Amino acid sequence: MTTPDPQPDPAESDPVASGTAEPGPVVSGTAAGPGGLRPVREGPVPVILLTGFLGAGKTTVLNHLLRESRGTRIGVVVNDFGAIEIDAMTVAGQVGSSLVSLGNGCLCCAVDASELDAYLERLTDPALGIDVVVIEASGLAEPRELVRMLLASDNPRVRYGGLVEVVDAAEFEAVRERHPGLGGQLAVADLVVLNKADLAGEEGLAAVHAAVAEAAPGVPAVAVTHGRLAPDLLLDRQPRGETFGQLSFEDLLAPEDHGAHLHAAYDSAEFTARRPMDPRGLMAFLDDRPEGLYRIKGYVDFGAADPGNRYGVHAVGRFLRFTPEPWPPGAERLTQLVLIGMGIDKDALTSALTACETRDGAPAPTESASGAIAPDAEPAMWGVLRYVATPEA
Ligand SMILES: Nc1nc2c(ncn2[C@@H]2O[C@H](COP(=O)(O)OP(=O)(O)OP(=O)(O)O)[C@@H](O)[C@H]2O)c(=O)[nH]1
Repeated sequence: MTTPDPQPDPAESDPVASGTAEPGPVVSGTAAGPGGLRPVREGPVPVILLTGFLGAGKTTVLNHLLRESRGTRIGVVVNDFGAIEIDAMTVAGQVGSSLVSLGNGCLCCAVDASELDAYLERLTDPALGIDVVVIEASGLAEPRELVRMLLASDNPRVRYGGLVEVVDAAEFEAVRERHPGLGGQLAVADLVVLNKADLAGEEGLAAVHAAVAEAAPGVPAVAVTHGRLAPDLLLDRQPRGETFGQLSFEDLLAPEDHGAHLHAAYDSAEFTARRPMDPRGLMAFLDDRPEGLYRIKGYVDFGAADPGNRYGVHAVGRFLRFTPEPWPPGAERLTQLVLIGMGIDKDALTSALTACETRDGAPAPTESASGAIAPDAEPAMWGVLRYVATPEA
């Protein structure tokens, strides 16, 4: 991932990230920011829900939005399904202090709604001058449930700002086959983003367009690659009035069977290693990953094989990608992975990954390392390098 320009901090202090702030007094007029005084936002802050199945590209869309926000101040809530908050790590560098992370569980039922309320209370404090809040839901969250939660909020500073559903255009049919209910979820959306247009190809994209139009008539759908959605489309988006998609208020407010939710069928495992991973071992694990293991994300430390970089790893279905990036200064050299799937054997996954840790006492990399892959490690890294993307156009 390229390093985007960070957003300016909305406030000099960091009350949101530190978690120490009390909801501040409502002030009017101006708020202090790094660029001087700026008008305090009048009226409730729109809260946009960014949803989509595991690996569809929600974080990619969000990061694009943050890079292209051009002065719009965006507060971000990230909801990871696993205990290691990979999404929060991926987004954190871009939003300064206005990021909060709701970890380990699906926002729609596992996470306490009052926690979300408290975060929204802070993010919509007029002193922060935030124009819009985006909630990136976990890949297993139920959109209807999230809309309900927001509509139920009695915080007068919050208004529901619409739901954007990100779809993996290349995996759409495969995912719908496994989860026929997903088509119906599109109906709640105000905008459908058909991401990964590059992987879907022209014909595939036309088929997904048609399927979405059938599942969610009248809902606009835009095809993009690498989440490059025109920011105005999202930031200016208004929810469609009294009905949300094809759902009426009554539908939205009706109780739902939580047991039927997607995340009831999925499970997550976390893996952390302090010893570097052996590239060949890890590739053997990834090449042979169990069918039900749909999503893997995190960072890998290959130690002396490439001391300068950590490797972002993303697996979505059979898709696999590594993204090397320089270790952030002072970062602890760890491998941290979240694995999400149906019917996964967590212990077996943990043992298989533990077996991939290096055991030969390879020297710990130093900060002064050149960052290049060690020549004698190159053959071992070939398997990994096959899955490194060429720089984006
Ligand atoms: N080729 C291609 N890859 C993409 C595109 N968009 C995202 N990706 C890759 O797809 C993988 C998953 O993207 P994320 O943005 O992390 O997906 P997500 O929906 O946030 O994932 P979860 O939070 O786990 O549900 C990453 O490796 C991305 O780089 C795209 O348009 N084309």
